[in-house]
Amino acid sequence: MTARLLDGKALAEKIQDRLKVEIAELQPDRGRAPGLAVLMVGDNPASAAYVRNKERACERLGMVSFGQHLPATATQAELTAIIHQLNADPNVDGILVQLPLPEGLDGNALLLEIDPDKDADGLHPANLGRLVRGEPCLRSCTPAGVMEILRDGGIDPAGKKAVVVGRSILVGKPIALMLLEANATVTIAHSRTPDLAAVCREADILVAAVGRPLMIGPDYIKPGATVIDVGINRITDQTGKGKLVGDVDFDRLLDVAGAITPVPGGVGPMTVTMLLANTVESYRRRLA
Ligand SMILES: NC(=O)c1ccc[n+]([C@@H]2O[C@H](COP(=O)([O-])OP(=O)(O)OC[C@H]3O[C@@H](n4cnc5c(N)ncnc54)[C@H](OP(=O)(O)O)[C@@H]3O)[C@@H](O)[C@H]2O)c1
Ligand SMILES: Nc1nc(=O)c2c([nH]1)NC[C@@H]1CN(c3ccc(C(=O)N[C@@H](CCC(=O)O)C(=O)O)cc3)CN21
Ligand SMILES: [Mg+2]
Repeated sequence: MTARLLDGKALAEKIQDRLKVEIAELQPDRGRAPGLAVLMVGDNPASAAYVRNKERACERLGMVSFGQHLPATATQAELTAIIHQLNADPNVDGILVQLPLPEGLDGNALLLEIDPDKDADGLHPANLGRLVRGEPCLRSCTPAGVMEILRDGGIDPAGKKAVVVGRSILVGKPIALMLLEANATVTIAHSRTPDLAAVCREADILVAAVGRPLMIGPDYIKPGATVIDVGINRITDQTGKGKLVGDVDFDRLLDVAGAITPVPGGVGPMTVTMLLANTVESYRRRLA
């Protein structure tokens, strides 16, 4: 058996094509393009890949991206002032603060300052609270992208057992909530979970959001399970070349899993796409 490939990149392109048409239709009424502001502080390799891809996609769709790259020495007060400025800027529909922030800066405090209606990342407590309550809101991009990949792949979580490895606010927790909403029976595993491989082997749908290169091997997989790899890790291969890998040992899972996302080309491109979709949604609402 060879696992079916869940092609996040192709799905992302399809959704972005639709967004491009939607933007072109809305723009004459609005008199401006949708605007996305990205605040990046210091240097983080996973963030850098994300920023690059967002800027490229914004351009492709006819959106304006307002990038702000600050040195790691930026202060909490400076960042707060920038957020307030973006909240007040009528050309900005979406605001995203790249996480993690450098040592000494308080990301949670900063997220609180973002206008919840411009919170394209869905990380403000108002949006996370609505997600918990099952109400409409701007939803975290990576989890929303995972749900789209499952839907597009014809994989209905209802009645299935899902295991999410990782419990971050950015990824693990909101994915678990969305799978629950889709009627899966959900387990959240983390660094204190004993016998992780046995817990994962129970899963019909396994989501890895850990940040440990190739950690999930064949012994973690129930034959035929769906495997979603959220991890983005930069490693150096035997020849000394830099390479992007997930948390899942993709090559060794191919003849065990039923369906699997690759890295690159899986969840990453869908995260970018859901961010753009959230920004367009906020643009549509702001000017309706
Ligand atoms: N593809 C995308 O679009 C996308 C988006 C966001 C993030 N990412 C990537 O996804 C990964 C996770 O990101 P994150 O922000 O969620 O990271 P994070 O905040 O560091 O959270 C990692 C989680 O994994 C758990 N963990 C760590 N080591 C473990 C182990 N040995 N066994 C079981 N659980 C373990 C941690 O458990 P504790 O809570 O107990 O510490 C924590 O809950 C990273 O590689 C990141 O770059 C990708
Ligand atoms: N506030 C915030 N929200 C996020 O979603 C987020 C952060 N911060 N910080 C960094 C992580 C990592 N994220 C990523 C990382 C990579 C891609 C991405 O586009 N990956 C592509 C290509 C990578 C490449 O080859 O350069 C992929 O195919 O996986 C997307 C989101 C999103 N993440
Ligand atoms: Mg990916």
